[in-house]
Order: sequence, then C-alpha cells, then structure tokens
Amino acid sequence: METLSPPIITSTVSIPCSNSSVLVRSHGLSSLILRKPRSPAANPSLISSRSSFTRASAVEHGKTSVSIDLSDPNWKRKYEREFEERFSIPHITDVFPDAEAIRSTFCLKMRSPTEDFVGGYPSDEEWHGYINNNDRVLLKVISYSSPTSAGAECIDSDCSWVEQWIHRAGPREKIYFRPEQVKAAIITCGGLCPGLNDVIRHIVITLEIYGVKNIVGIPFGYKGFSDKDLTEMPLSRKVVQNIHLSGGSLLGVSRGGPSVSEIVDSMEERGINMLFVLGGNGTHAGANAIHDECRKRKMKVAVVGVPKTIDNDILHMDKTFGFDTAVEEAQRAINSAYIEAHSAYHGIGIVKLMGRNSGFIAMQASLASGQVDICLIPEVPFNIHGPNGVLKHLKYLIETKGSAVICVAEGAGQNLLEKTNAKDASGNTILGDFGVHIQQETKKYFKEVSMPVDVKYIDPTYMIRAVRANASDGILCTVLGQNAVHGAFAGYSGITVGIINTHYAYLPIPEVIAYPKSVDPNSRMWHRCLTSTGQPDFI
Ligand SMILES: Nc1ncnc2c1ncn2[C@@H]1O[C@H](COP(=O)(O)OP(=O)(O)O)[C@@H](O)[C@H]1O
Ligand SMILES: O=P(O)(O)OC[C@H]1O[C@](O)(COP(=O)(O)O)[C@@H](O)[C@@H]1O
Ligand SMILES: [Mg+2]
Repeated sequence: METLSPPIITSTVSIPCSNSSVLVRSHGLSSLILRKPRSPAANPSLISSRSSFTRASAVEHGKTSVSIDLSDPNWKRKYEREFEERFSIPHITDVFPDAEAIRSTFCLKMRSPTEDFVGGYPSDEEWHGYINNNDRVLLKVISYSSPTSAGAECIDSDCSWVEQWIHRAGPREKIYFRPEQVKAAIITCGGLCPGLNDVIRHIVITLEIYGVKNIVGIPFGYKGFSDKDLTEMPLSRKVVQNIHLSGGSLLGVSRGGPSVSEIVDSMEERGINMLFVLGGNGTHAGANAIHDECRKRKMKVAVVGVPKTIDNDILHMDKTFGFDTAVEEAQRAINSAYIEAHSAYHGIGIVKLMGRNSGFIAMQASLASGQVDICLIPEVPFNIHGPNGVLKHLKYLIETKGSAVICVAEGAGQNLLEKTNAKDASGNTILGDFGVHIQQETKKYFKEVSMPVDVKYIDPTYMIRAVRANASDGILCTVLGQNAVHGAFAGYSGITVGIINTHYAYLPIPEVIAYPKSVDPNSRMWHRCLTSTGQPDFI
C-alpha cells in the first residue's frame, strides 16, 4: 500500500522574534522554514533569534496537527517519517486491496505490434528498465550551513540536513489495468500553454504501446463532461502524430464547468477508468476532487495530472512545461521594446508578461534578455511615485542612458490599482491592467517634469502562450506525458508528475497546489535579476 492521500496543508509557524518581518505565515512545508531577509544586517534581531529554533513549532497539517519539537533528539527522524507520509502517493490497492496486478505490457524493445495484444506485446527482451516502487528522488539538494546563506531553508538554527524523499516516476513491472479493459480520457483545462499538444500526443502514443485501444479526448476542458453538444474525440497515434507542430490544444480548453459529481457521473456513464488531466492549480484541485469522488464511489479509476502553466507556479518542480518557451518567446517582445526605446529620443519600452501571482516569466525573461532596466513582479513591493519610486529611477535612466526598458508581470502592482473583485469562470480574480497603468503614469510623470519621452507599450501575453513548444519543452512534455501513463498503469491515482532536481517524480496532488509557487525575493535568482537590471529597491 502506498499509504494515505496527504491533506492540503495550511499552516502557520510563528518564529518568536521582535521583528515582524520574520513572522512566517505561509502554507505547506515552507511554513516550517524560516526564510532569511536579504541581508542579515538588515534584520539583526533574526540572528539573535536563534534560540527561538529550539522551541517546539506547532504546525497544522490540514486535518492532522503535527508538532515538531526541536528539543526532541529524534525530531529529525520524526520529521522525515511525516514527510514520507505526506508525499506518499495514493494507490488503487488502498481501496481495492485485492486488485490483481499483471506483468507490464510496456516493453522497451518489442516486435511490431500485433492486432491481438491481449497478454502483452511479444518481446525479445527480459530487461525493460522498470522503476522499482521504492525508488525515490531527493526533493531538496542543498545543505545550507547557516540560516544566513542566500535562500536558506532551515528548520532549526543549525540548518540541520533533513532528507525529503519523493516517489520516482516511470514504468513499473506490475500494472493494475488490463489494456483491453481501459478506456482512457484526456482533458486540457485552464489557459493555453505551449506543449499541451505534445503532452496529449505522448499520452496517446504511450497508451497505445501498453496496448490501449480506447482513447478519447474530452473537448473544451471539464465543460466537455457536461455539455451535450460536445462529443468525445477518438484519439490514436495516427490522429496525434503531428499535433505538436502547432500551439494550442487539439482538444480545446475552458475555465469553469460542471460540478465534480457531474463529472464523475459522466465518467461512469462513459466507462472512463483512466483520466489524464492537463492543467494548472485549479485543474489539479478538480482532478484531486474527481479522484476522491471516484474512491468514494468505489470506482477503479486512475486520475493523473500533468501540471500545465506558463506561470510556473506549481510547487516543488524545477519548472512546468511551456515555461521555457514562454521565456524564450518573451525575448522577441523585450528585444522589440529595446529597439524601439533605443531608436527613439528618450525612448521607454514597456513589456507586460503573464504571471498572475508569480513573476517567474518576467524575472527569467529579464535575465535572459539583458536588455531590461526595471523588472517588476508581484512578489516584490514597489512604489511608482515618490523619491524611491520607479518613475524617479526611470528619469535617472533617461538622463544617463537616454532610453530604458521595463518588464512587468501582470500580477505586479495590483495594490496600486482599483480593486474590482471580478472573477473569471473558474473563480480566479481578474487582475487590473498594471501594464496600461504604468504606461499612463509614465506619460503623466514626464509631462509633469517637462521631459519629452517616447513611450512604447507592448503586451504580447496571448502571443506568448499560443506558440508551439520549443525543443526543451518538447522533451519535458514527452517525458511527462509518458510518465503520466506509467503512473496510471502502475495503479496510482490522485497524483501528478513533475521534474524535480532534473529527475522525474510522482507527487500527491494536494502537495503541489497547497498555494501557488512564487519568486522568493531572497533567492539567488531574484538577486541575479537585480544585478542584471541594476535597479534599486523602489520602496
Ligand atoms: N478548487 C477547485 N475544485 C474543482 N475544480 C476547480 C477548482 N478550481 C478550479 N477548478 C476547475 O479547473 C478548471 C481550470 O481552472 P483554472 O483556474 O481556470 O485554470 P488552471 O487549472 O490553469 O489553474 C476549471 O474548469 C475550473 O472550474
Ligand atoms: O485570459 P485568460 O484565459 O483568463 O488567461 C489569463 C491567465 O492565464 C495564465 O497565463 C495562466 O493561468 P492558468 O495557469 O490558470 O491557466 C495567467 O498568467 C493569466 O492570468
Ligand atoms: Mg491557475
């Protein structure tokens, strides 16, 4: 048995300290972790707070309450055991202890597939490179020697090394579904993302290698389960052969849709027993609820997610597919902004990139281009006006360099805009347009200071996410798509697949969506970005 589905973690750890900036209030694992300020000198009270580490830290793990008593000599072993349980992945045998396992029909080397695959493809090979169920991947690979190391994530004052192991992804020797009894469905939800077609393609191809013949696509996200006008799309290697050559999703996407019980009713009606769900946080929340509902109804179903978001806001993963492509595509916009700004008298180029809660695209695109003077992201507060504001620095740049480029993430500066409380069909907050706002404020400001400027605003957001995946995302999509199928056949459900420290792993869905991953302002990467742009703090 692969033990329990871990609860979503919403926890609070208070590190007793006089400076409120180190009062850590967050979700999930990082709640155990004291994030350091940018420089220890900036927060001397933190250093003197070392003794606070020795106190017991009460941590609520969703339903269960876990308390890590750092004075307990065995706290590390206990922590590691609890971690293992949280990251255990639900398995069909949790609900069906007598579920029959058969030898895998997935072989690395085989003869041409025959019409009659029952009993497995004929293979000449004995060794298939299967993954052992006990194989693990290490989640954190840096051993910090001090809480003052940049980006340090520490549990105690010594930053003791704690091992956090997660399940390795890949094909298993035993499978829990007979290919001829599988009806697999694929669904893509949320916004577009480069690589969706690549993942669909590899799921289909891998399912066929296992011997599955009944594969369908559900059109337009979860809506496709309830809308009677939308019919399933039969999928095969032939259908998906070239779909990766274009962006978008062969199946279409949508936000909003039916309730979880309607979705599961529809799955029962259609006889779907493998569901591959491609989407972001919202989609995964839905996938996990579908998994729970299937368990409640004692349905032998595998629900496997593949995280899709150009925002790169899924926890624990090196990156999500489409992110690299988005960063690469953003280069064209930034370069255009630079050329426009550089070629104009007192030119200012402003580029808005996506990133609802997380500034990863803006940060990485700024870093990659080397042409950005000011990068603004949601995670780092700033002022536009005032002596330390963005506009003052912009004036300095115009005076000293003659031109400037600003890159903003869409979620940046929302506190400076009027709130509308508007939501999209999925319940996501509709953001104010900060790109337009800073463009207007820039024009106003320079008029006020009687300095002629030529402002060019570029919003390439939808162009970026509609392109096809680049080569590196193409490879990532291939591996994720294949591993999703391996996970389902291995009998896992309520899981998702990701790249972690360059290895591929299965994670329980709640752990990756507990909250959106965001840029750590104390991380080396953000500091590198600041070094590259040369921008000051705008506070
Ligand atoms: N908490 C939730 N529980 C169940 N379904 C959800 C939840 N949040 C979002 N969804 C559904 O997931 C789909 C995609 O969600 P959305 O937030 O738009 O995109 P993404 O998955 O990219 O974050 C939508 O159909 C939405 O209704
Ligand atoms: O216009 P739409 O389709 O609502 O998409 C906008 C959102 O899509 C994204 O690119 C990705 O969001 P999701 O991961 O929720 O699909 C966000 O950065 C952006 O806010
Ligand atoms: Mg989302």
